[in-house]
Amino acid sequence: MSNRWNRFINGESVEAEVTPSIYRSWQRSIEFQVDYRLISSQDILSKPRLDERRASQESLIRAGESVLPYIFSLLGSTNYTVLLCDKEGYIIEATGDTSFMSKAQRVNLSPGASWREEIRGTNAIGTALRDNAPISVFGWEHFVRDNQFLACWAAPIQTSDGAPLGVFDISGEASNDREKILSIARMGASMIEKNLQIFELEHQLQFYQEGAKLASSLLNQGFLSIDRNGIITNINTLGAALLGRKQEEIIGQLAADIFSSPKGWMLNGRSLNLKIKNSYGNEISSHLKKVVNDKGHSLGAVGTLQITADSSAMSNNSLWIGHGQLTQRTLARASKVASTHSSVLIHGESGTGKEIIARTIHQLSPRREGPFIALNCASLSSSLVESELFGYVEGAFTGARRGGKPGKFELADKGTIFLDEIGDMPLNVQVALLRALQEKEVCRIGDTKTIKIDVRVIAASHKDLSALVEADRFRLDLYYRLKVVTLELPPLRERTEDIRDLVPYFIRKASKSFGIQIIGIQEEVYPYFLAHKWPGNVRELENCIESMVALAEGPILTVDDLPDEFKKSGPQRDPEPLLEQQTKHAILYALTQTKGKIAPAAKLLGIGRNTLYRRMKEMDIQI
Ligand SMILES: Nc1ncnc2c1ncn2[C@@H]1O[C@H](COP(=O)(O)OP(=O)(O)OP(=O)(O)O)[C@@H](O)[C@H]1O
Repeated sequence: MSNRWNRFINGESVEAEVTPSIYRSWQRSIEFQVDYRLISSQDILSKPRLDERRASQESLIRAGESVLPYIFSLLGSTNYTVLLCDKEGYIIEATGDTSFMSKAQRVNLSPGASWREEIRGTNAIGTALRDNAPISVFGWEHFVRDNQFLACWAAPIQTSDGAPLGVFDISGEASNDREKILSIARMGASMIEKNLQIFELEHQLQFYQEGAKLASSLLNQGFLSIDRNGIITNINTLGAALLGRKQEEIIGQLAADIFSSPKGWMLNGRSLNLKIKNSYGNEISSHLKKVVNDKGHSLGAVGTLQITADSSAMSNNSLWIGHGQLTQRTLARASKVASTHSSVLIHGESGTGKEIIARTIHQLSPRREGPFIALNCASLSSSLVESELFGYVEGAFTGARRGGKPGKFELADKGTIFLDEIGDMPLNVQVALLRALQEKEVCRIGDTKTIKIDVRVIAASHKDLSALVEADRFRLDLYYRLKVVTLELPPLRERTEDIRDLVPYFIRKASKSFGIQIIGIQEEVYPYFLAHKWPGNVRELENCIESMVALAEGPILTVDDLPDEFKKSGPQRDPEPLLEQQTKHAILYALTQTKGKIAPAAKLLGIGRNTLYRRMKEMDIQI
């Protein structure tokens, strides 16, 4: 047999007697000037270079990890080595029989060596790579003489497009059954190809999953995804915050356990709505859409999470927020008076909500379908107040609009007129107002005819009207006419319980108007609010929340978001316990009685001098 190789080397023509692929490879080996007498030491990697190469071929090695020992076990006889090579012919992994492997190592058939045809002439690894096809190279078919003790079977490992990625090789002594082993080599290559495809799919899946996570974290909306078994696979930070939970507490849970939806939930329709009440008392709804594969089978669902619009107090009929005792008493009074026709006089500091309670009365009254017209008497000059209230006809005064203008009274017909800062109304206008209230008719400035009006008057002032009456700045008869029912709005500092209702309400209001999703406030912020005196009352609180929402760093307002003045003045401290207070009073009383003399004070208190000194020190009492 080896005669053919000898004859080829000696230049004879043996083409008809040799397998074409082997013959072509022998010819190439000559062209590459491979020396058939030499075991080349070319292209053998040092250990660090081999490690580098192996690191760059990590997936190929991982794909072959289980295949190499499995194929070796199939070979039955121990006289083999199973090799994994990269696409440059470098052996990057080897397993097999140790005694055969050491024989193979003598001809460099071991990790680190490249078996490209260009260096080693015809061989299974190099020729399989060159032809991109499986091949057996048996004994004398090897171009280099010293390799002729080998029998090798190799199959290329290819991408799905057929491009070579490496070679799977089985080598043994040149005395084995050729055909059967070649098919085992092909099987090894194909198993590695399958593993590589699985890895690719895993990477793609991971990419999509991680990509979806990143994309959802960039959304300024709550995002949720559920797989087809109803398990929550992803929720973004905002979504978790909306639910008042941490992401890691939600991911992996059954949607049915988190939301109030039926157990064993499966998405049957194209979409699904889920609902839950979060720890802040908001109803959160999630609108999910089914994700389907190209055959229409459900893969799961994705959707957004948001605060249900009608769960917010804004949609309540009542415009008035606050559960504090004082506030509820005011509201009860307002609802009672709403059903009557009486005039109402509201008194309260600026920003306490006088206009809002006037609107509430209007809304609760039988006039709710009619207009609510507000006029701030303090913001207008004397002449303007009159024309604003009663209107004027064309030519009534210079600058009067063509065609005239109806007054607020006319506009408020069948509804309510709210006269804010009535204490600032000029006396002459007070006379006209009184007449209008008594006669239930108005006369436009410059006109002679009167217009019948059906208007309920609600007036408000932050000034003490009775004091103005005494100072002759407000007419007594008008005062009595207006104060049929009076409502006193306490300042916010006297009804701090309302802060807990107003804050979430203003957060929702500001978030909605700014389009920023702020879903709550840290408990730690409230003591700062409780310590504040709120000179601007509810308006000041609303402005404060607005600015916090506008500048907030995250979806929940924290102490860091507070305006500086709040941080400077600090939170409310727990009040001194009663017993402490009483002891302090007793000590102070005793000291006053004894004109600061310790011994008699201690005697009076029935305690020792040292105890009195100690208690005074503890309580920071100095004399
Ligand atoms: N109880 C409340 N519920 C909801 N919002 C309130 C409440 N009280 C006040 N507000 C809000 O506070 C702000 C000030 O309220 P409002 O204008 O009614 O006060 P006011 O007493 O009429 O003030 P001023 O005397 O300065 O006109 C408004 O934006 C209002 O919406």
